[in-house]
Amino acid sequence: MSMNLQSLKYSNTDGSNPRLQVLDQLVLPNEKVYLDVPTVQDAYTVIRTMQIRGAPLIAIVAVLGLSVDLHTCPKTIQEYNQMDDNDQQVLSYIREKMEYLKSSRPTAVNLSNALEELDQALIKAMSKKDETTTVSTKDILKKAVLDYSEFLLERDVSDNRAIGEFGAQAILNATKKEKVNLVTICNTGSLATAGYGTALGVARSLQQRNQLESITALETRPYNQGSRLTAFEILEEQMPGGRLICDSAAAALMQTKQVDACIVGADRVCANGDTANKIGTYQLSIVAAYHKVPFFVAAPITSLDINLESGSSIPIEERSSEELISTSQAPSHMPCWNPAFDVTPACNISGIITEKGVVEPDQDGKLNVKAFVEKHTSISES
Ligand SMILES: CSC[C@@H](O)[C@@H](O)C(=O)COP(=O)(O)O
Repeated sequence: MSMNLQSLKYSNTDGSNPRLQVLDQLVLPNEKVYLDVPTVQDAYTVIRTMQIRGAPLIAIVAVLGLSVDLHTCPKTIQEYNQMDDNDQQVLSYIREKMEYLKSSRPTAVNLSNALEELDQALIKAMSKKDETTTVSTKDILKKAVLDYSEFLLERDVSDNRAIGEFGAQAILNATKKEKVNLVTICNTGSLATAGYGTALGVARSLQQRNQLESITALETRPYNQGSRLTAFEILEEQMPGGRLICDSAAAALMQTKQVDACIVGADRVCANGDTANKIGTYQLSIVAAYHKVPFFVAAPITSLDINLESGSSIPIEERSSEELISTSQAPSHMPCWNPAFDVTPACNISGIITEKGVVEPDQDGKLNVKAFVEKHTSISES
């Protein structure tokens, strides 16, 4: 199976010369254009304008962008070199750039989780510095940013492969079928990650087992991540029974029994299992519940936010009226409400598929995401 669709290109020729290019998703599928991301400002812009998007990819591009900026941007290098080699001053300089990146898009928690993890890596690197070393704090922290960014890039693909395997099995168990018909929303494939994908990765794993009968993509208005990106990936990967429907055809699809399971991604999953994902996901979950079609969420553990008890506290990004108008035939001055995400309540979710296994409803029907995360993070820390 080809993995031609590279959401980004990253190289690091001599170990301290990182270079980042991202595929401009706004001009897909008509053009394949890679954009250079030489600074933190550029990383912020490609995320904010949705030239790149998808929860895992947003985090990866932000962190790689920070590393590139520190190592190769002339203005940053000059400022950095002029600073005293004072631990707190150097840390604050990097943290300021991290805060700026964090403000690019609010809903997906992967970005703030990655920045938090990076912050801990920086503190750890500084604490290891001993009195006799000749290496400066500046060099230590720069290297720590680079190491963490490369680790994040690699971890994403291996986590997605594991999600694919757990997800394929969970769907086969739930549907009790040899071959399944799936429906999905938004884009959760190679283009939303460093490779392979989350929800679309599950479809990919079923395809590899020859257990995918068909996959239907919702168009995903207003940004059309389904028709522009998922449709493109489905064709590129020659997924069986690949087709597109408009968002409002989802109920009819289930009423006419053309689908066995829904598989969607996530931007943030709360402690109780409530899940923020692309606008329209909640609606799809209601239709699935009505038709008793299993509804699965696939997401890496970095999309789980156990600090938020329930979905009502998830910040939902609202985008401009202009974005909705320019992708429709509405009069140019029409006022709009354009939320980019909605929250699917845990009660509509059959399971949350992660790289460490599946969070399934307990005997009271509750999704205990908090206990799952605590169990798996304590194992990986010990
Ligand atoms: C693996 S991507 C999971 C989600 O981030 C995805 O489904 C989604 O909602 C993306 O929204 P987007 O606004 O395109 O960044």
